Amino acid sequence: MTYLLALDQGTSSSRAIVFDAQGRIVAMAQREFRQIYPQPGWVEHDADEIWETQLAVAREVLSKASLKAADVKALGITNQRETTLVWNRRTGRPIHHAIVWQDRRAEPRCAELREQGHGARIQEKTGLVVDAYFSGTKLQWILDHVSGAREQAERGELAFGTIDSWLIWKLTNGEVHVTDVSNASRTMLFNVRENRWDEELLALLRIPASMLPEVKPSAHAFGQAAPEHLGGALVIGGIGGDQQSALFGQACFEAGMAKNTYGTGCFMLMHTGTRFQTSANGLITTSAAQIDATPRYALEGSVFIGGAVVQWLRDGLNAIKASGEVQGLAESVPDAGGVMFVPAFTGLGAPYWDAEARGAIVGLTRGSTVAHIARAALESIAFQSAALLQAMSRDAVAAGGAPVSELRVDGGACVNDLLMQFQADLLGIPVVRPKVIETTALGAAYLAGLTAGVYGNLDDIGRNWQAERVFRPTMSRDRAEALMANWERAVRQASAR
Ligand SMILES: Nc1ncnc2c1ncn2[C@@H]1O[C@H](COP(=O)(O)OP(=O)(O)O)[C@@H](O)[C@H]1O
Ligand SMILES: O=P(O)(O)OC[C@H](O)CO
Repeated sequence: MTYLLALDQGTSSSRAIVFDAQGRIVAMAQREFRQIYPQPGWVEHDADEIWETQLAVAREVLSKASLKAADVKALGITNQRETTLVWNRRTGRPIHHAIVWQDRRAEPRCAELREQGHGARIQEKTGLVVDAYFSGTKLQWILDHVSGAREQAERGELAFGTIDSWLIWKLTNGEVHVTDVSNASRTMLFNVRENRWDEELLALLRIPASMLPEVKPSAHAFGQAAPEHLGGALVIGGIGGDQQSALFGQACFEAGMAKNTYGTGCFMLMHTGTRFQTSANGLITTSAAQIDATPRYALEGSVFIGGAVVQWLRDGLNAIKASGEVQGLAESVPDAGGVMFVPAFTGLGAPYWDAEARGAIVGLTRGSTVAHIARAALESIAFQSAALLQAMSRDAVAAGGAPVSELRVDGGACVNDLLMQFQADLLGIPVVRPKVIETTALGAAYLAGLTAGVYGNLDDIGRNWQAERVFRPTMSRDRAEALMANWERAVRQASAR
């Protein structure tokens, strides 16, 4: 048998999964770690905890599968993106906690960049909108605020990395300092058209180039994990930022193919092939996983509150005891009875980009019950995702392509059949749930498998992808369009503009 090991370093937990060559799960292990909130709007992780939990689950999964390192062909890494770490090259010690992608502390610097008119040029080079979400201004914050950091950085003593770089540095005992294009494209320092760090952006954010990891394609022999970590040496053959890795794991390799991950938030990506395209509809452009020297791109949009609205029903409203109960409650009524729920708890992400919007439940009548609210909450996940897909289709058509014709889904909340059916109804296209919904880890395993020669090409991987269930639209387009119009009206009510 052929086995591949994927390390999936997420925002709230470190996971490790062993897959067979057909992409089936053999064993899985998971461990949560601490979220550190030093101030409102700040979120940090302890890089040592990330490493320790990741190493522990990697060892645990091998033991669960009764495998030794020598039984595994290659190792792939996928990770929470944008999260920013700086460490000392000589001692290997981080100089600060990792600043997590959700952290907003760099917003004042981003506002300054926008006011100075750098936005268009940055988007042209990086595909990104200027936002504290990305690594660049987080890294600048560390250099400006940690005592002595800038001087050390200028002397070449410090290394910057996203979490993939950190894990590989640890796995190789400080021998290898690398990242892949999909992670680099989230830093706001990387020119995604030319596949290189951008000197002009480095100068703008005062980042010494000596800190940066070397950037490689996502399928590449990055180095070898030293034998003491996993009981034997293991080739690190793949790296992918988690959302691009999921796009790869869903076998979306061609322009127009799209996936949506329904987790705490939702992340929708549509491949645009080898064409770099900026969005006219509020999306960002990102590097997709790259298996050779040719750049590949995707359009991406994110919903901040996806499955998290179900957590709010549970913890904020006490409407349910466990997330799984939401479907039963929502199904106890035939529809939301005109109730619209806009879960703008932390503003609205793409395509609205309204940081000041706040949550709203509108359309309440005396007949409204908690079941209607639960149903509206669930539907809000689909409405927000539908707005993203519409934006993507408009961008695809503007570039001479076709609208998206099928949506592949994954993530914790995609188990909800009611939600998936409503999603298909709103979109008017099939929503397809694959047999393996651990597509993030699977993408990393596939990338590693390509490097190790387990797969000869993308077709070998595409053949593994299998649908578990297809949700076909049953609602009339008139009704779906009327619902979308109601949603947009509710969004305007939640907006502070
Ligand atoms: N049956 C369900 N229906 C709707 N949402 C659910 C259901 N089960 C779990 N969820 C939601 O899915 C999310 C967890 O998905 P997961 O992919 O594990 O998230 P993440 O990777 O962001 O931590 C939670 O926000 C939870 O509320
Ligand atoms: O760790 P996740 O699954 O919440 O994903 C985080 C994303 O990569 C942030 O861009």
